[in-house]
Amino acid sequence: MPEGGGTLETAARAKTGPKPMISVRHLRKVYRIGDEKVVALADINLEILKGQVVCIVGTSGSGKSTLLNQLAGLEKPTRGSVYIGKTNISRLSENQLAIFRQRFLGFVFQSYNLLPTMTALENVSLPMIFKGVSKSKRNKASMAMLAAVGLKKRAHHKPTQMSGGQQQRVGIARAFVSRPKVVFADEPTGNLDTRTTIDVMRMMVRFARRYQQTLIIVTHDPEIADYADRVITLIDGAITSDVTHTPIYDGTADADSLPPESALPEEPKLPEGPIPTEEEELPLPPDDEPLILPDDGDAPCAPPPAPAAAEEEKGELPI
Ligand SMILES: Nc1ncnc2c1ncn2[C@@H]1O[C@H](COP(=O)(O)OP(=O)(O)OP(=O)(O)O)[C@@H](O)[C@H]1O
Repeated sequence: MPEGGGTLETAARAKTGPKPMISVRHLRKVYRIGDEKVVALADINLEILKGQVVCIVGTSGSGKSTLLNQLAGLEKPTRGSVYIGKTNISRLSENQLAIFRQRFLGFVFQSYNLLPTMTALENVSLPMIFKGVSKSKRNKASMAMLAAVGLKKRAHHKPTQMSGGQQQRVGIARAFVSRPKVVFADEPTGNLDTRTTIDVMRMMVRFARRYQQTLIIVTHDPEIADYADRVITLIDGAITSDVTHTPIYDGTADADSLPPESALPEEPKLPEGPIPTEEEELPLPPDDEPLILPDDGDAPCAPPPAPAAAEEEKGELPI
């Protein structure tokens, strides 16, 4: 059983193999509330490949959401780094992170998070507005995506006029429409029944296969893991198993029914080099400051120490 993606890492380094999309090194996250210290993530090392469908599983409190938040740059680490492509996102400022997320990442939420005043079409269009896509192209792409999730006739309905499963399908169309490099889904089926869960899982896998996107799903539900190429189990903030297997639904055959790439906005290109940071040392967001232990080893968010630091400083992947 490969620990920390060892086998995959080796495969990734083969010239013909898929490239690493996410690379995590010595990631640690500690929260403190009052006198209590919670080590949510101990020392995570991980490599996730382009196009991989990964499930992160574990019991309540094992650190799943914390890991997802770290991978998506939603929270700063206490120590260590997360690279997406060649960008060390742990070193980006909040503004840079917001732009990076908008351009390259997609999100599917347990509670759908659709804007209630907007129609399904407008909700799906939203990520493209931030990318400067023209209105006619946005409408065309959103309609194509709504058709792909079986909701063409609901395009002008608002979230309150749709079932939970339908809302989640809109959420999936919204997450994938601007062709993000990685889509993160935190308990995407947590509020859905069994039949809808299957539909939603198959849909997400199909999109990920069609557009070669990396899909990372956090779940309590062991059956969701059956859809993944790889299942990572956390216990008490540490990876205790990291297994690759053949998913029950491949999605590739059905992927041909999805919109052609020409119907969607152009695929965004990850930066070739490191994004210049505004600060040499990342300041923590003010809200996090009271939660970080000053005595937890390194200064919060300081880059990992040498020996491999030279490359880290440049923000490059160790490949
Ligand atoms: N903002 C926070 N402040 C303090 N402690 C936190 C915070 N977020 C998470 N924790 C703690 O970190 C640990 C991991 O939490 P996390 O939410 O990542 O677990 P989880 O596996 O996603 O759990 P669940 O399945 O219940 O959502 C828990 O002990 C939790 O109480």
